[in-house]
Amino acid sequence: MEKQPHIQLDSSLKIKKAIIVGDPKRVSSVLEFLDHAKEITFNREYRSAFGTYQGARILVVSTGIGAPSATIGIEELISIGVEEIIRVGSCGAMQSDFKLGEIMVVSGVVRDDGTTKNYVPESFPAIPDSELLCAACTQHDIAVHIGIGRSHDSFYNDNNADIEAFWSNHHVLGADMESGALYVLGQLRGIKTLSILNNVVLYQDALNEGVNQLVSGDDLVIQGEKKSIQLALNILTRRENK
Ligand SMILES: O=P(O)(O)O[C@H]1O[C@H](CO)[C@@H](O)[C@H]1O
Ligand SMILES: O=c1cc[nH]c(=O)[nH]1
Repeated sequence: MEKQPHIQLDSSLKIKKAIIVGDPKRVSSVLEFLDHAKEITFNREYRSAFGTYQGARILVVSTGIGAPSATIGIEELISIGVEEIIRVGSCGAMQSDFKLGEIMVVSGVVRDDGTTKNYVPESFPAIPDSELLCAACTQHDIAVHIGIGRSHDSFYNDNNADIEAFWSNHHVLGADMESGALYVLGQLRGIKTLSILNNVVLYQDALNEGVNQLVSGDDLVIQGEKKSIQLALNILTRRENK
């Protein structure tokens, strides 16, 4: 099989479980948890590597920022035979009791992105795989919030505060840019998906400050990233699938 044009991987890898992250640097953070870690390739925003966790082979791929590059990466992963994808991402809080470095398991997504509208009307739900969601709920050693996310396309909207207030009043817990695309593709293509997000911005705090904390290695958000990676690996290697 030819290599996929963007991720530059092919089906000879024979790996069915993947973690996707936005930031290519986060691939290294995931590799710290894996045995026999090996970098594969880095094309555009798609940095890939694999390793094993408790004997299971895990692929790790970055997808960059936003639904367009995420859907390209996810489609190409499906084409090479990946059947389970967990996103380990960052988000901004949409509720004041969602603190920095706390983890959100996304139970459904408000589809405020443009990409998935090209696939299916907005009335189609963006929901995770129920088995992966249930597996997340039984990982009692890692505390999580479970709630609705909002995936958007515009980080620096002039009316962001109003938009966020609206969705906050509708009990949305956190915002990112790719979970909706992952869930829509998961349902349309018949693969298992889940999104786990580390909160890097307190509700109504400055977006850029929060994201800077992640980049500069603020302790709380780095601990949150580690927890989200551990949770994803626990779910991918849950007993039923070993
Ligand atoms: O940290 P990642 O996984 O990239 O996720 C979040 O961070 C980026 C914005 O800073 C967007 O991609 C958003 O979804
Ligand atoms: O507030 C935030 C923080 C990270 N990513 C987002 O999409 N929004």
